[in-house]
Amino acid sequence: MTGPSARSNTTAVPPYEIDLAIIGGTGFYHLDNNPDLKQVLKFVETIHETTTPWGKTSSPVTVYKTVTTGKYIGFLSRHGLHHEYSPTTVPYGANMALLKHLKVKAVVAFSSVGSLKEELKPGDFVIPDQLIDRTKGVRQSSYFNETGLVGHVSFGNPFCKELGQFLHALGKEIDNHEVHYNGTLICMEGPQFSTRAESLMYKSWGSEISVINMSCVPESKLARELELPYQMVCMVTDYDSWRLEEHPVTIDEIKKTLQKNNDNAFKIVCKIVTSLDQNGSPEFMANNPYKGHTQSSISTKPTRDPKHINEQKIKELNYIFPEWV
Ligand SMILES: CSC[C@H]1O[C@H](OP(=O)(O)O)[C@H](O)[C@@H]1O
Ligand SMILES: Nc1ncnc2[nH]cnc12
Repeated sequence: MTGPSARSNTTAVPPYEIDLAIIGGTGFYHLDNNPDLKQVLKFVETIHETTTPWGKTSSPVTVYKTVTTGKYIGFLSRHGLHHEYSPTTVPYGANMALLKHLKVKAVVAFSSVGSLKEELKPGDFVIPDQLIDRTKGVRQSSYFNETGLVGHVSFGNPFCKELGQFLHALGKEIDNHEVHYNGTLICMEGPQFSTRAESLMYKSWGSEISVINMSCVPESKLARELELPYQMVCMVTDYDSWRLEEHPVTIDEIKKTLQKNNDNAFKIVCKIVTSLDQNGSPEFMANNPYKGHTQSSISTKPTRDPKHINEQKIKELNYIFPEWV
């Protein structure tokens, strides 16, 4: 699994490591043009060559540096710079592989979501601790597919608790803004929204059921295979389709809250950057709690029959797991 061959035509590694990656979702396509962020982050470069063994990413990665301690922050737009990729067609494998290749130490992923609870209002943020996968199996959700290796990573807690706590503490500091901690996110296939019956069914699953989106799977699963601390920050835009006295969710309704949510997302990013500069890297970034978990999750035995192994595909794993050499 050695040598540059597995990397030919793929992104070169820059001479620095990216400390934190931000993934922007619907309505959140860049980190530029925000006056507060300009005070704390300086533009470094845009990485345009983003071809990975799993294809091209949905957008370039824009790299910034924190002004005081020079930590590197990367930004990637999940749906593309002009929202060209639907939640089903986002190249999740390429996106997450590139972030790992750039040696990011944690991923904060923003997402617009529908609320499945009265008290989670449009404009509120939710930091979920659990996830229910309602995608339909059409999205590639493992880097081991077709390699001949079988890996079963632990995913009982799909988000990084320490990163979630870090974000919640920072989010709470924003005036006139509610950030709820914990709750279950449902990730549906889409791109069509849920029927009323589906929306009501999700609500009936219990009080932990909080919010719904279309993009946490396989992004979070791939992050876990890549041993990346990952937390989704859910920004509520609507009440989905369970309120029978109101019309079911429409995109026009969602658009009404996107700007306000984007402003608050910028505020959280500002607070993250300021915290990294003032307090240094939190423990989950300094000492990765998932390190080594994926390699030890591989069930395939060294006595495997070579005819079940795809050497080319295994070579490609070098792009994301260079330490396995
Ligand atoms: C435009 S509404 C549905 C769309 O919005 C969310 O996108 P993202 O998670 O990237 O912010 C949701 O997951 C759907 O993809
Ligand atoms: N109601 C909803 N369902 C799924 N994804 C969403 N993203 C924003 N609102 C949503």
